[in-house]
Amino acid sequence: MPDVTALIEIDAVERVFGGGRTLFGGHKPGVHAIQQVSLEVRPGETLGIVGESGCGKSTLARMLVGLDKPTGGAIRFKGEDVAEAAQRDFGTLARRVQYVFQDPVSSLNPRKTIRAILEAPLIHLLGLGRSERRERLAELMDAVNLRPEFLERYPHEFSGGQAQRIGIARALAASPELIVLDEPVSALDVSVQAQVLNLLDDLKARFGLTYVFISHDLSVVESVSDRVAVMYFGRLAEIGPSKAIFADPRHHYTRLLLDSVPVPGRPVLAPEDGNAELPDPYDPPPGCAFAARCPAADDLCRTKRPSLEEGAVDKEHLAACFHPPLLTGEKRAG
Ligand SMILES: Nc1ncnc2c1ncn2[C@@H]1O[C@H](COP(=O)(O)OP(=O)(O)OP(=O)(O)O)[C@@H](O)[C@H]1O
Repeated sequence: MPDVTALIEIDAVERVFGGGRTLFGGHKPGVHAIQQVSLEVRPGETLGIVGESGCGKSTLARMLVGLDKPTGGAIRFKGEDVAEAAQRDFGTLARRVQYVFQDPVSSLNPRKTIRAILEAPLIHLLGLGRSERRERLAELMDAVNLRPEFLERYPHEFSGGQAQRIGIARALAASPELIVLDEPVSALDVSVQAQVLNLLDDLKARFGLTYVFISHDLSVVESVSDRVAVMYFGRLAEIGPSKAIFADPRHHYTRLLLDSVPVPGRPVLAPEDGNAELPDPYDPPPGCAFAARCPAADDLCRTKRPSLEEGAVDKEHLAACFHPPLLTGEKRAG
């Protein structure tokens, strides 16, 4: 039964790239980018999704907005299957769910003026006439704090921060309910990051938006999220209220991320940690994918995959861990 109280429901989603059968009927392995991910996005919240490069964040983001399709499970927006909705009529879905890309300048067509870029959704998604478009363009530029005369300029004339404001204005153009922000500030200087994050916060309140905020940068995710989902190797490692996750992580991977995040803007993992011990995505291990890097792993972890309930604190804070780190209270008691 779809959960219609959720804005988006991600239900046992899988995404395998490649794979299938060879010409001679043999089995070709595929990349398991997303495996059995289930979570919901609630109306009005900012759900942060964090994890290191390659853990499947972008794949999940693309499926949320209908740019890619799960190979298993389903994603529903207000109870409606997103992949089916995208196939039937992408425009209708795009009016409700929008995407902001990581690289602001290259996500804008270099041959088009800002006016043409922002008018496209007003024409194609909303079918607005000339005078309504003029009004809406003025509103959008004002909403993202850009001067109206910028409308006649081209993307290369803007700084990264300004270009990202235009990307945000384009996402806002059709008055969506949900915006998926895929690393929206990673390409920006730290000083500019704060301005764009503040702007996103204002817009959320002003237009009653819901955000899915994807980032490899834990300090950014902490500053914007109501709840946080931590992904590791295509699966959810932990999910819970932002405060609880940062104060009392229940997965050793989250712990590792927290321990390696002293400065804003720094990648979540020290380069020397590398990806050396990431399992083979063509052949996921039977147990916990983090076991090879985990200080608490034992034979159980290496052979059996923990469910999210295994390390749960309560029904809001779940962690896929057989031997979760102690809670603050437990530490004090010990
Ligand atoms: N089109 C594709 N074909 C084959 N494999 C893919 C494809 N897209 C993603 N993958 C693989 O799926 C896994 C998840 O990739 P994804 O880009 O979603 O991760 P990510 O967490 O967003 O990483 P990054 O932050 O580097 O973008 C990786 O192993 C990647 O190599």
